[in-house]
Amino acid sequence: MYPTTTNRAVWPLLALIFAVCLLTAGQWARAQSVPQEIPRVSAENLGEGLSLRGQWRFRPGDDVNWADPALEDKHWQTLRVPERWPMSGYPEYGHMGWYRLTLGVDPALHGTRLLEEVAVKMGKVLSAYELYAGGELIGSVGRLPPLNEVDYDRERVFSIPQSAVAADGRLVLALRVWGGEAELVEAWGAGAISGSYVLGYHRDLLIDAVLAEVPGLILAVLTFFFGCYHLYLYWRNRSLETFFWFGLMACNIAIYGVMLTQWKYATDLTFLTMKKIEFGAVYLFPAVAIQMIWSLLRLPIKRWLRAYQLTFVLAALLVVAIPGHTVHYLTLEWWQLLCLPSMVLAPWVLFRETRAGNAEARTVLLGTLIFVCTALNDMLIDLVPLESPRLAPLGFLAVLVSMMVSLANRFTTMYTALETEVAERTAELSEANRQLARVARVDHLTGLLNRRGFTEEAEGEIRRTFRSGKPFCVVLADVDNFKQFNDQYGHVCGDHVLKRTAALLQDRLREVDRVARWGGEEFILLLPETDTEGAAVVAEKLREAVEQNLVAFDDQRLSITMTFGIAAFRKGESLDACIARADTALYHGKENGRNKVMIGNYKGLSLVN
Ligand SMILES: Nc1nc2c(ncn2[C@@H]2O[C@H](COP(=O)(O)OP(=O)(O)OP(=O)(O)O)[C@@H](O)[C@H]2O)c(=O)[nH]1
Repeated sequence: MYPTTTNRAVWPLLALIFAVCLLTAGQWARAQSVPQEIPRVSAENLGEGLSLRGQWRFRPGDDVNWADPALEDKHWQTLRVPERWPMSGYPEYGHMGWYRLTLGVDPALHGTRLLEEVAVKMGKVLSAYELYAGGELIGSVGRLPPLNEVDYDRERVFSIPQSAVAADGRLVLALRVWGGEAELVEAWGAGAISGSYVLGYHRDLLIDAVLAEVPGLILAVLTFFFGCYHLYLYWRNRSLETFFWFGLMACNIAIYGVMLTQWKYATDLTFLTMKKIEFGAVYLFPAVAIQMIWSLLRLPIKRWLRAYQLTFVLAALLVVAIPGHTVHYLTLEWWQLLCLPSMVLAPWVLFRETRAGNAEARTVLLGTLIFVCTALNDMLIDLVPLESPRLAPLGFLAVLVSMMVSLANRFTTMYTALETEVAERTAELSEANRQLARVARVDHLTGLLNRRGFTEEAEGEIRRTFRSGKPFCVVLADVDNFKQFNDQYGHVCGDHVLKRTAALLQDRLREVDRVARWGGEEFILLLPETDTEGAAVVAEKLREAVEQNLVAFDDQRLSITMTFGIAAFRKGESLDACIARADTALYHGKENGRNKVMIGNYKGLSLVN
């Protein structure tokens, strides 16, 4: 999933997001310069989509007769669409108001089939409204007083009947608006507030409306899957705590993202439920984002910060649990104010960590700064209010991308560290194995090879004999009456005698010869490229050396003798068989009075001394 990533990869990505932000802002600036006068309706501008943004007539109050196309509205005030009503709204009129737009239809269009397909796409209106064309009701959103059903943010396309166009070519659109509950108007203003208002062909408008919502949906779905994938990774490996918080945050953003699109209306959820989900998700966001950033930076969460996070969790729970919309209008501003410290705190901590050399912090800092700019923009829209597009989705995207790159970087670093550690551990293990193998071949009392070590060496010698054809001999050497040393002077003395004897045998042999402790007081020699006569000379020399070399123990000087049994290896026999013959020779040496060298050969046994 995660490629090997360097932090450099994030810069072009974030620069791209920033460029998109700028482009959006540019588009908005262009949209501000829409002509005041809306041009005449012709086949050409219907095909392109005629923007209805611009000056409309407006009058607060309510009278169904104001839908009448013949009504004289010149004395009504002019109001730009889209533009927010003042925050206080028009309480004296029950926050009701009417917009009217008179369009001139090109005479060439009169009576043509084209007029049958004309429709109008409405942008976002706070809150419920009815739309009239030529005095006829052509559609509505929410319910007007006295039913008072709040429904905003919904963009819809309404067909305009041909009959709505008067004989003189005038088409009068009348929008009857209820600003919403008093708290809503007080907090957010009201009216036709944003989005595109377009006259065009029904089919084109529908296609445009769907296409405009596709990127948002794709982004939300991708974010959701991405979030779920990180939660799954955490589920598989509980040490990836940061992945868990990232996953949670991505799912949170995805849910909010879907609620920002028009696709939410395709569900069976009521408008209120959708708003509860949207507010719950966005109110919770700072708590999860703080958790994610702190976890990424491996910083402990202090008590005051935990309390700050809990405030957001509580706010999310409250806004979901308290029925109705009023809680949304009343809390949004407070929640935004509550967010302000986090918008300073998170970048500051990230900045501090960046300066301390944390590359992951640097990446997230950039994304967070973009997010803060977009969030401030959106706050100003609600607080001032400012006429500007909402940029929060881009901000969320910037945060997600930056965190994602940081996680990838973390993953790569972890992976590299793990690889290095595995290599070190493997080297240590190999060394330990080598030592173990060495220890396994050595007798720890005498330091000579043990039975296993000797067997390995002897098998190697057998292979060499087959290649070179040169003989080798095995000699078993046993300390005579060894038991008496143990019995008379104790085991320490016995051990001492064994060690001295081992050292003596080792010293007197050639470098190519091998001596091992076969068991107890018995030693075994391997004499390469040596026949029985040669082996007899070596064994006799050793016997004499042992006999002449008194071993000092405490005040004693102990006299030691050894008996030797020799066997030359015969091709075709096993090592065990050869050793057995040496053992028989040794046995006979002992039988013949000890301190002897006995050869076991073809002819039988022969005594050397
Ligand atoms: N101190 C000590 N004694 C050992 C060790 N291994 C074996 N022995 C003792 O060596 C003695 C061998 O005695 P025996 O098998 O009777 O052989 P011996 O006394 O040398 O007599 P012969 O071989 O017939 O000359 C036993 O008492 C064992 O307990 C050891 O590592 N240290």
